[in-house]
Amino acid sequence: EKAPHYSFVKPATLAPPVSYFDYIVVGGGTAGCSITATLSNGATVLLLERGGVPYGNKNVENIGSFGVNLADVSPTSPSQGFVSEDGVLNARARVLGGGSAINAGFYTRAPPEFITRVGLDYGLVNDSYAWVERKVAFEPAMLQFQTAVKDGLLQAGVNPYNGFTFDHIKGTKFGGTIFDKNGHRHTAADLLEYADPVRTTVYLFAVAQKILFSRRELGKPRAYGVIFKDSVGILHRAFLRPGAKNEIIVSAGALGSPQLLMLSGIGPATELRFHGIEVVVDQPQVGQGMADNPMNILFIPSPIAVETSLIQAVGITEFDSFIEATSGSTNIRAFMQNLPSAAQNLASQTNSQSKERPNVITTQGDLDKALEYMHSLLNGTIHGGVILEKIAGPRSSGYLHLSTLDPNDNPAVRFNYFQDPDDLKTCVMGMQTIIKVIESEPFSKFRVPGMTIQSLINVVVNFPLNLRPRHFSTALSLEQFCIDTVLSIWHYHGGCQVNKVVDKDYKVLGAVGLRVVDGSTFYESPGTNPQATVMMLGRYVGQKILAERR
Ligand SMILES: Cc1cc2nc3c(=O)[nH]c(=O)nc-3n(C[C@H](O)[C@H](O)[C@H](O)COP(=O)(O)OP(=O)(O)OC[C@H]3O[C@@H](n4cnc5c(N)ncnc54)[C@H](O)[C@@H]3O)c2cc1C
Repeated sequence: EKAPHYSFVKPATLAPPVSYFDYIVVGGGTAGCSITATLSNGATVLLLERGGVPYGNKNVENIGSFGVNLADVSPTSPSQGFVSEDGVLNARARVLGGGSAINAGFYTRAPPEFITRVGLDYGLVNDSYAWVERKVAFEPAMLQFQTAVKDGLLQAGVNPYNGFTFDHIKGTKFGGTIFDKNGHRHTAADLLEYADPVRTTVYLFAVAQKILFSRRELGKPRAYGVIFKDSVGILHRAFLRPGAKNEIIVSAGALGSPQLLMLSGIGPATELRFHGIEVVVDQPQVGQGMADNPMNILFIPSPIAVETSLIQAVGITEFDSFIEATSGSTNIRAFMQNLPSAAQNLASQTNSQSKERPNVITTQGDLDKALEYMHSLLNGTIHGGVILEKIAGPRSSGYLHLSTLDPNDNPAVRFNYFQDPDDLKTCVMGMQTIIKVIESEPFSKFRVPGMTIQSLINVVVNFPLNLRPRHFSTALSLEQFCIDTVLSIWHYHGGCQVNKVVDKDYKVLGAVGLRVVDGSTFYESPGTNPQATVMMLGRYVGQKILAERR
């Protein structure tokens, strides 16, 4: 069947009270769609997704609406905002296709060293990437702003030029995108075109409440079903059909997967007992190793109009900072207008999060001043772009805790940006490279005459881009700039890491019939951007599971 006309995608209100499948996948996101489509070619599969479809939603589908989509904080938005305990605004997906339906679209494979470190089979990895790329990866248009960034990166010494490629290679390149030549987004939900329509069932607005476990098998509890709630609050039960090979696969993302395991009784016993959850497996590592690659930016107002672009040109430096760019007024304007609602978000979360918050900007006075400044800038037409850097890894990490017992709520999460001094060094070198790009000759046509690098730094320092305090030295020292103006590039991962929460086959340690397959299993964000590898992983593990089944 062709997207969006899937006969097997239905609202959960149509689900029977009880149903049976060979596999139940929780989370119809970037990994979840991929693994569901794969498994359905050998077994019956139920996919539970808490959001709706990406199709027909202009905010999701149109490249110019990336910022608008993130700015939508309504309860039905495909993007659910959260603020980490670090005082940094963030977002997680709530829609079929998951992060691939709200992200910036950049598509790139992981480097071979990542595949080696994770212990995957190269042949199957390459086949799985190719399977994904046949549906959702495109070559971008590469217009003038992105071309100037590419040329500027080369002048800044990020060599050689590697042309257009999906591969992660040191130097400068144009990468792939999930936006087609018309600026229309394709998401992991399109991978369901590969699904067997007879053996696949997808329920939307189906929020998994908990995984059910039966008596112990070889001393371990066996997962046998999932309770999920539909949009009118009715509970349904889905059970695994009899069969030793049948399984539940959790693909609810780096926030959702550790959250659901904990709500189901797999997690640190003390935390579970604190919330009154019966302990099924005492697993202290659930929710640990949460990491988010810090993003730092310079915003460059341009005297001339620029194309609307998300990420295309990328510099992969020797020191593991990745330089990327985005341009066009609609995304930048919407991104900045997002800030008042983000502040409200913060206020509503403050009471519900369990851990103390660091010194974030909390006074209304601070916020009002910052917003006034932002509005004064927004009054003029903004042409321009953003050059950003993301650091590899990162080395710094934190944790996730339940804030409530409602799976719809965001858990409390802390990433401890720049706790590791090497992360900070990398950020500073990345910022120095960005400055070289802006000062390069190919970029000169996008510089407002007389606007110095210091004034570009001051713009960022004065924006309420996050809720962290500013210091006297924020605009004077790149170290302090990195720490104080840090943003998320939304590549957060961890919480159910391999060899800590799951084994190398992604099976949950201490339980039977349960795997986690998504970004929560990573120790590092793969390549410059992770979505290609997350989709690949869904296909990869799905193929392995079917091979074991035969
Ligand atoms: C704004 C933004 C920009 C980004 N830009 C890029 C980019 O340009 N390139 C790139 O490669 N990566 C990018 N990323 C990162 C990338 O999109 C994510 O790393 C990736 O999508 C994560 O995939 P996942 O399968 O782990 O989780 P997700 O795709 O988030 O999937 C999890 C799914 O589970 C569902 N779910 C959660 N809990 C439940 C529950 N209890 N019951 C039912 N369903 C549930 C969610 O609704 C969601 O659909 C970006 C991310 C964001 C948010």
